[in-house]
Formats: sequence, structure tokens, C-alpha cells
Amino acid sequence: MSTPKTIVSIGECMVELASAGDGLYRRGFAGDTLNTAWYLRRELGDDWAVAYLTALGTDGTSDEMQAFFADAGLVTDHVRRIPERMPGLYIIHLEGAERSFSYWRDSAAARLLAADPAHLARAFAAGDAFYFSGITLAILPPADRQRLIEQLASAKAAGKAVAFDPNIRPRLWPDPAEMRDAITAGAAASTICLPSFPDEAAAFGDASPDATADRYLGCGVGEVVVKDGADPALVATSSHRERIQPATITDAVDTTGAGDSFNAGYLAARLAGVPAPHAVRRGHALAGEVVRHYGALIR
Ligand SMILES: Nc1ncnc2c1ncn2[C@@H]1O[C@H](COP(=O)(O)OP(=O)(O)O)[C@@H](O)[C@H]1O
Ligand SMILES: O=C(O)C(=O)C[C@H](O)[C@H](O)COP(=O)(O)O
Repeated sequence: MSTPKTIVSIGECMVELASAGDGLYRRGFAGDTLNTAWYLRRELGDDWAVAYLTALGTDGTSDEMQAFFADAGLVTDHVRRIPERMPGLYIIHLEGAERSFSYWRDSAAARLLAADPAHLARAFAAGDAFYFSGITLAILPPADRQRLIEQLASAKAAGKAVAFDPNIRPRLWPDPAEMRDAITAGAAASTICLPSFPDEAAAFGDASPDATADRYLGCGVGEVVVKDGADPALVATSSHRERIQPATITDAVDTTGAGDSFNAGYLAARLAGVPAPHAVRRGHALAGEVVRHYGALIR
């Protein structure tokens, strides 16, 4: 068998506390880019390895988290371990199936994931495709964010796939203008952009999913998929647009990870050469399964 190619997912994994009813919480490990990596590992065949680029501490929880990555089949060569830092934590609050989060992540180790230029350069040299999000950009100090975006832009210039979910979280940014500038710079360094319409409408004032697609195509992204919950996803390139409706789901319990798993279904299909509209159906099918479970990852 030939050596597998590697997709590197870049970002933060946290301790996740998801409701198990009656005031009990189930502890998991999750974070948007980790969720996508986890589902990518499940969806991709043996011709792709999935690596996770992040930073952890040297405490017991960090050890457990790294073991969790390895058990999931992820390559952990690009996990930095930083003494004196620990992973962040979040609690999922549910109102019906809609979720909101409380975070404790301000001093998380992951904020240093791009602080070592040599570590970052090694990961980029080892990768054939990359995945990151607006949360990845939000947690980095500006100089490290710039360093990461430069690496992503070089990968794009070298013809590698670079996929980006803006996953807009206004609370993680000091101000809306910096957020919009960083998201726009992230998109410009990408070949595939996977935004969610309600987030984009709130942050950029887009009047419709078409407006979101136009804005990202205008940044030089070749392929945009605008997700919209139970409404159709819009897949757009400069020459083609199509709306694809997800199946009706009447038993959704927790939408956490819906967008992340959609991205994994979509990207796994695209990396395997499946045309974009059919890849959207793969994304819908996987996300449809995830919203019927509590927490971000189906175990
Ligand atoms: N209520 C729902 N009914 C059916 N599918 C859903 C529902 N909510 C989410 N999905 C699926 O999850 C995908 C991503 O959902 P969305 O809510 O747009 O993402 P995010 O979690 O990033 O906000 C949708 O494109 C769809 O496939
Ligand atoms: O907010 C963060 O920093 C997280 O990573 C928490 C969650 O695991 C993902 O955000 C879920 O993302 P969705 O797929 O949009 O539901």
C-alpha cells in the first residue's frame, strides 16, 4: 500500500461537560477542529492519515486527552506539551436541542499552538491538506495568528487543500472589527470555506446565503458551502450554485457538533474526489446522525 496522505486539523480541544440529565454531566473531550478531525478519521479510508495540531499541558488531564486523540486513530506528532498550562473546559447548556456554551479557556495551553515557528513549520511540511476554524484564529495572539495564516497561505499557493470553517464566536474576540478582519484573512488563505449562515448574517450583515457565498468567493476561496441548520445548504463556486436540503429530523436532542461533523462528511468526500453537491449530502447525513446524540462526538 502506498504511504497515506495527511490532513492536519489545527485548533483547541477542551474538556466538555454535556448534560446527562438530573444535574449530572458526562465528561468528554471536544472542540470544533478536534470534532472534525475525529469524524474525518471515521469517514476517510486508509489512504489518509488525520493529524491534530494543538498544544496541551503536562498534567494528567492533558495526558488523558492526548491518549484520547491516539485512541481515536489521530496522529499526535504535532501536539505541543507545555508545562504550567492546562486544557480549557466548557459546559453545554441546552434549551430544547439548541445549545450555548460556558467556557473556561482564557489560559488554555492551546493558545500557544502556533507560538513555536519550528513546530508549526514541521507540521506544515508533513501535511497534504489542512483544516482550521475561526475559533483557531480567535484563541491565538495576533502575531501567532499571522504566522499561522502565512503557513496556510503558502500551503494554498503550493496547491494543497486548505479548508476553513469561520465558526464565528464573537465572545472570543476583543472587538467585531478584529474578528471580521481575521476571518476574512483566514478565508483568503483557504481553498474551501464552510460557514454557517446565521453566524455570518450576525457578524457581516449578509442578507442571504448567496451574499455569504459571494463574499467568500470574493476573498479568493474556490468553493464555499453555506450551512443553515434545517434549511438547505448552498454550495457555490464561481460557475455553479446548488441548494441541498437536509433530511427532516424530528428527534434532534443536541445540535453541538452539527457543523463540525457536516464539515468532516463533506471534506472526506471531497478528498476522495466526490463532486461537491454529493459531498454536501454526505455532510448532511453525518450531521443528521450527530444532532440525535448528546455532546459533540458519537461514541
Ligand atoms: N434541525 C436540523 N434538522 C436537520 N439537520 C440539521 C438540523 N440542525 C443541523 N442540521 C445539520 O447540521 C448541519 C450544520 O448545521 P448548522 O446549525 O448550520 O451548523 P453549526 O452547528 O455550525 O451552527 C446542517 O447543514 C444540517 O446538515
Ligand atoms: O465553541 C467552541 O470553542 C467549541 O469548540 C465547542 C464545540 O465543541 C463546537 O463549537 C461545536 O461547534 P458546532 O459544530 O458549531 O456546534
